[in-house]
Amino acid sequence: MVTRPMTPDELEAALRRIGAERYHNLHPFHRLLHEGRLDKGQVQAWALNRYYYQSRIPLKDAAFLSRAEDPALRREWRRRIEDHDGTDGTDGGINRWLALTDGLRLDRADVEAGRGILPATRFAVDAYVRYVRDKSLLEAVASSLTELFSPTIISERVSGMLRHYDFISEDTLRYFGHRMTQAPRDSDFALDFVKREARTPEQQEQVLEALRFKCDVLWAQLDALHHAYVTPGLIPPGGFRPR
Ligand SMILES: O=C(O)c1cc(C(=O)O)c2c(n1)C(=O)C(=O)c1cc(C(=O)O)[nH]c1-2
Repeated sequence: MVTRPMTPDELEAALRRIGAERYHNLHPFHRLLHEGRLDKGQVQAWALNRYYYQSRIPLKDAAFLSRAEDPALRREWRRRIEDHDGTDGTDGGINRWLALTDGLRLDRADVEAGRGILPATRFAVDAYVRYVRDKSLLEAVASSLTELFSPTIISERVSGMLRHYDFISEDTLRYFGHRMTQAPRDSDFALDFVKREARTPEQQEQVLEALRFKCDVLWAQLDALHHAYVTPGLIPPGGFRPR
């Protein structure tokens, strides 16, 4: 039997089905976070661990750029690094994430050094950086496609956290406001790219597998937080201990 390739729109529909089944908005830890059912220490643990993800995103995008031979593709992709690193050391997503960890009264030097992050945070995030470094450019672009689904979870998160936690303010959540425009711009580009470039059934399966992989990267981080800080509450040696 010869499998025919999917049309670009069929491929998009298959990608969206993966998001609907596996994106981290479905994880129980996110529900607890957004519904105000965590205490401050648990929210601190989330923000601390998530900083490690934020801090590695520019490294994975730099790994991507180092292999992209097309200047137009590099021009598009390098904006992602600027979004996170900023241009003068005062703006940028990493600084905005530090405003959140500052607001939660975490020590900045500890956050920046990754002191107390969970082993699984490190393993999952490092696996993402390696994936983008080692796989094809098509798979690397496809692995960023979780961002197609992030605006919905971000708006749920911001409204839920503002409503439920007195230690959270609009100012400390300002990171997310910027993502609401950056993420759709980035994911529109990535989606057009994979719809155009993934033409054979093999390439299309690689694209779908890349998105499943990335959903696992996000899910594994929340599993680890849930295991350490919710139930059974086993904080690994060296892990952050809320006061
Ligand atoms: O808050 C979220 O739920 C969420 C999800 C994702 C994602 O789906 O990968 C990203 C982000 N935020 C984010 O802030 C971000 O900078 C980001 C970069 C990437 C990527 O794969 O390049 N994903 C995400």
